[in-house]
Amino acid sequence: MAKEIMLHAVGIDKRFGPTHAVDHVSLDFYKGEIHALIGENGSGKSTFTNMLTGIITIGGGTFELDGEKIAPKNQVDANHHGAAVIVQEQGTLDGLTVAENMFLGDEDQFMSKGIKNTAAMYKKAQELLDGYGLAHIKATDPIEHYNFEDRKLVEIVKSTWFKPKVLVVDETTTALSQSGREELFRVMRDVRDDNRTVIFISHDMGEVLEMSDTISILRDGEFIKTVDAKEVDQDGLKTLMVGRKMSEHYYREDYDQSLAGDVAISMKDVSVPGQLENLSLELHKGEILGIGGLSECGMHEVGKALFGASYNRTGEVKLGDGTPIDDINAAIDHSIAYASKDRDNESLLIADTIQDNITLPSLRKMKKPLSPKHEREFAEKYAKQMSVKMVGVSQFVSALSGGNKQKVVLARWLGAESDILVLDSPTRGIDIKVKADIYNLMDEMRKQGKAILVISEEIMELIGMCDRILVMKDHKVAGELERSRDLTENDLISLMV
Ligand SMILES: Nc1ncnc2c1ncn2[C@@H]1O[C@H](COP(=O)(O)OP(=O)(O)OP(=O)(O)O)[C@@H](O)[C@H]1O
Repeated sequence: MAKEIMLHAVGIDKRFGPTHAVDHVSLDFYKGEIHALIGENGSGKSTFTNMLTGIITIGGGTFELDGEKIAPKNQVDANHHGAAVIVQEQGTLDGLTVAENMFLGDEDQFMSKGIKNTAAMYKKAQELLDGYGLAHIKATDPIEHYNFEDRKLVEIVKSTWFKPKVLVVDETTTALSQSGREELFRVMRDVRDDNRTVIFISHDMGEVLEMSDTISILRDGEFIKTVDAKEVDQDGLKTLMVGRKMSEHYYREDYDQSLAGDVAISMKDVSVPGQLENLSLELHKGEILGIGGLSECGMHEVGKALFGASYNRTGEVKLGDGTPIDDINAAIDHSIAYASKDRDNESLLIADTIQDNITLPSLRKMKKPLSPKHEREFAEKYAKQMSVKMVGVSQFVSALSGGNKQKVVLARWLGAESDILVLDSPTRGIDIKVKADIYNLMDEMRKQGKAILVISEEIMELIGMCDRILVMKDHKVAGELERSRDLTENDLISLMV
């Protein structure tokens, strides 16, 4: 049977000042396919799909969705035309309940004679959540009661319950744990099996090959090629993305743990209600310590606790010399760096410039203020070291692509010459080239005697980079694994579940 076109994109174009983010891209997406869109950070993937889903306006060209020309004014308008998106960052709004978030812009269905039937809205929302296997999320709860992952799961329901013709999944998987990913993949397959279309953006080439039927590559805003997923392998895709062959190794290759020295920071009997129970750990200088686990295990709170950012914490967090770390100021003053999983809300000053974001903790520590010129040069140095794709350091962080925002977070802590780095999901949304750079950087820092804690949902990242891995379950440490050639994903998974 001949394939039918679902989305016909012709000459799609967008400029942001001097940046030609999407350069006359023409592409067809078919019914009944998962079509991956891949490319390095800043190659234009989100800009392309954001135009389709009404997040930004179309700069040029046309989208024809199932025979109808569309130019959505906003996300709700796009939904009404059959285009939906699960975004890379936080896509739900504080101050609203779970159900209000799910039906934002679609409340009319619950209106009768000018009155909103709130009970009916909550009932339908809960039925949908239950139907997606998410009964632990309550429709009537304020959305901010839930963590980043649960909010993403709500967003999956929000974007799919009305059966959109095309669903964009923008680098969502790295925000989810294993079970969340499986849920998302199930939803994606359902859309495909229903003869609709998924546009899947991901930096994980294994996942792209496993899930997609078709793969299109963008490079610097330009369309490069569309390939059949069955006819390519990971190396072929990497070469197409980067425009040259990539080197094979990625992770650390040594199995030498002799660098680990004195304790840099420790936690003793730390509890945070609902998150951590009597957790103790020691992080040493010259060591990369990994923390893994399933979504609700509490691992993300460990990062917050070490950075003095936990609310209602009991127990002790202290440096090797006994200095207590009980708040964020103490953490920054003692050279602790923290990159949160929730980048936009917890790591970046999103309404400020790249320069302000990079210099923030360093300026605090300098004895004399820097001249404006030196401040700019300082920011430029570290932005360059992290290869942030930008027009200049005076650009607002909000204008950067997701992966480039993460590079700014890392550039900040590189500039601050932190001794202890607490990195939650450090490579979330990062492309393969920069991922390799980050792993190299972590290894370099380890060799310089820095202490690094990596909290990650990526099991292979933990196995590949860490000297020791603590696996958490039910807010406690379920087991500890030493770096070894023989460590497998299953060794970790069996401790998690
Ligand atoms: N609002 C904006 N203002 C200015 N420039 C922008 C804006 N949004 C995106 N850009 C720029 O457009 C280019 C393409 O960004 P886009 O977010 O589409 O990339 P991407 O391929 O989705 O990257 P990533 O994998 O990092 O998410 C980048 O250079 C980015 O800095």
